[in-house]
Amino acid sequence: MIRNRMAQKLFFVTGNENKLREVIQILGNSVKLERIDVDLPEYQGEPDNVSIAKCKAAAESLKQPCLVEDTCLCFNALGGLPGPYIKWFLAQIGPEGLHRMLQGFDDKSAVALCTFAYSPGDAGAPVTLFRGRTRGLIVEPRGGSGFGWDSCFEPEDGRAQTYAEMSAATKNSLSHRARALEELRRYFVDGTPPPPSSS
Ligand SMILES: O=c1nc[nH]c2c1ncn2[C@H]1C[C@H](O)[C@@H](COP(=O)(O)OP(=O)(O)OP(=O)(O)O)O1
Ligand SMILES: [Mg+2]
Repeated sequence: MIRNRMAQKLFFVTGNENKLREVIQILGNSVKLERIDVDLPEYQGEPDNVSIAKCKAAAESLKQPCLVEDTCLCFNALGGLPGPYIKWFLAQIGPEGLHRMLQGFDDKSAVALCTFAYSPGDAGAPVTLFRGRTRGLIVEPRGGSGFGWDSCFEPEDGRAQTYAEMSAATKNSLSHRARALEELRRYFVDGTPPPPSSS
């Protein structure tokens, strides 16, 4: 078991203040991060590869231990799309439009997927992934808290509330991000490697 992976400063590279707030709420003092706002490219492809490419770009620019996060919203009726492209769909059509996208489908189920990717910062060093998934339904938007597509995502174990109808504490108890951060905390604090691909 490898302990004390936190000897060096760890940079969390994100342009998203809402993500950052949730990461701090969830991790507390267990893993210390320093936020750095570098505008990284939005890559295309499978979620794991998007996160790895994003992390390598961050490591290349910082040359320091760094962490990035990529969030996907995958509609089962659409074979996993919008997936990593959710940012652009959300920007163009909003949560209401995301709900309307599934109008012609009986299957309204979706998976929120969060992938953190860690690089020790050396060129060519392998990237470690920490994944978290929350299953749910795409619904007509409800609720005023949260951010992004929170108002149209109703997690299956969320007492029929959308993320945007929950308190931050409730969202953080079952969210895709919290589940990924549990893997990350186990790695950095307990020395437990993440599973190859959690489902
Ligand atoms: O818990 C969430 N609840 C609702 N919406 C969310 C959540 N987490 C990310 N989102 C949104 C933000 C962005 O529209 C897209 C992911 O895109 P993604 O590239 O990962 O995020 P980003 O570009 O805002 O920040 P970053 O600089 O870390 O890449 O889904
Ligand atoms: Mg991004």
